[in-house]
Formats: sequence, C-alpha cells, structure tokens
Amino acid sequence: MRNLIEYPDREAMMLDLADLIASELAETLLHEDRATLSVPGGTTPGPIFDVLSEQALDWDRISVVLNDERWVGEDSPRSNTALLKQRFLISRAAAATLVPLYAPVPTPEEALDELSLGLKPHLPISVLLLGMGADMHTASLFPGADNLALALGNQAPPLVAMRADGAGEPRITLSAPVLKGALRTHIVITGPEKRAAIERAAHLSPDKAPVRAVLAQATVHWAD
Ligand SMILES: O=C(O)[C@H](O)[C@@H](O)[C@H](O)[C@H](O)COP(=O)(O)O
Repeated sequence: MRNLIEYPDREAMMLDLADLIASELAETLLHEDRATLSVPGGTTPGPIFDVLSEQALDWDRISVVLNDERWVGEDSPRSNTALLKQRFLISRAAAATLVPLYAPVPTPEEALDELSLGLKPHLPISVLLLGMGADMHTASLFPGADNLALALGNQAPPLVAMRADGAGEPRITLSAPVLKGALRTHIVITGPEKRAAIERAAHLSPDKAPVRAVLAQATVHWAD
C-alpha cells in the first residue's frame, strides 16, 4: 500500500503521530486564526491524546471535534466525549474548544440540527485523525448501516445519525463530505487484522468498505 507508514512498535507510532499532528496544527495556525482537529474515540487513540495534551500549542485557537459519538451519556464507559475530557482536553489542551457531538436527548435525530449548527463554524477540518474497525468502518460509517448511503453522498449533511449491527448503540457521525473536506488526513490502525482489512478496502467501494471514502487522501499509520 502506497500511503502506509509502518512503525517498529505501537509506542513509537503514537509518539510520532502526536508530534506530527501537533506540527500540522502549529503550521495551520501560522496562516489561519483557528484550526480544527477531529479525532476518533474507541480504544486506539488514548496514547496519542496523552502526548498531544502536553504539547505547547495555541490551544485556545484550536477546536476539537470527535469523528463520531455513541449515543450514551458521559457517565458511560462507551462515551467518546468522556474519553476526550478525561484524556485529551486536560493539561495544556484544556484550553481547546470542544465542539459537542452529543446532547442529552433520547435519540441523535433530536439533536442533529443543533449539533450541526454548532459544528459548521469549525469546518473545514484542518487535521483529521481517524481510526478504523476490522469491518472497515471509519468514524461511524459502518458497512450495512441504515444511513450509510446518505452519509457517503456528495450532498450529505455534515452530521448523520447511524444505526448498524456492529455499532452497539445509535451513533452520530461526521459525513463523508466533511471527512473528505479535511486538509490533512491520517488513519491510525494496529495489528494484523486491521492491516489486512485496510489493504482489502483499497479494492472495494465505499458502500462495502466505508474507509475507502477517505483512503486516497489519507496517510495510514500502522504498527503490529
Ligand atoms: O467511536 C468509535 O468507535 C470510533 O470513532 C470508531 O470509528 C473507531 O475509531 C473504530 O471503531 C476503531 O475502534 P478501536 O480503536 O476501538 O478499535
């Protein structure tokens, strides 16, 4: 795979990637008033957050938005917002602006308008970091999800509610046009199963392998 960087181990990858993201944000802030960073939740990015939160950046000029959120309150261990607050938006990064992808209403549909309005001023994304599942989903663009075709379309709204077998609870996700509009894109994956999955995705269409929607513009970072 042409755009894949292979690292000797996970720790080295997380450190390098955090440094790279920090330098891309700093570069953006040289010629823009503000920068927007979008990050995944899930289990992979924690060590990147640990390093990034200590970086000396103009955090008060940086907006942070999740790629996607599970529709659960912040008291749930499944809440990506809670993960960000506990592990990223602390220390120096506490000065960043969190753009919410969750509101305490029963379904994501009920919050879509309000959250989309809040998101729009922070677009386009300056630096996009994505994770990926072994099923080739990225953000909450899951194969077989109810609103996948809508979210992949060129005219998709910025945020889409999503339900899928592999997703657990209902989700809200940035749509493909928002992801594709990012100025710099990185995908971080670990282990042999995800490595095989991303190689496979390169030969599939986005409706089968949603990560494919951003693959051409992304640098993939992999460690075993
Ligand atoms: O909320 C989420 O679930 C994520 O944003 C999602 O897209 C994630 O990046 C992948 O599912 C990989 O998750 P892991 O890193 O936990 O394998």
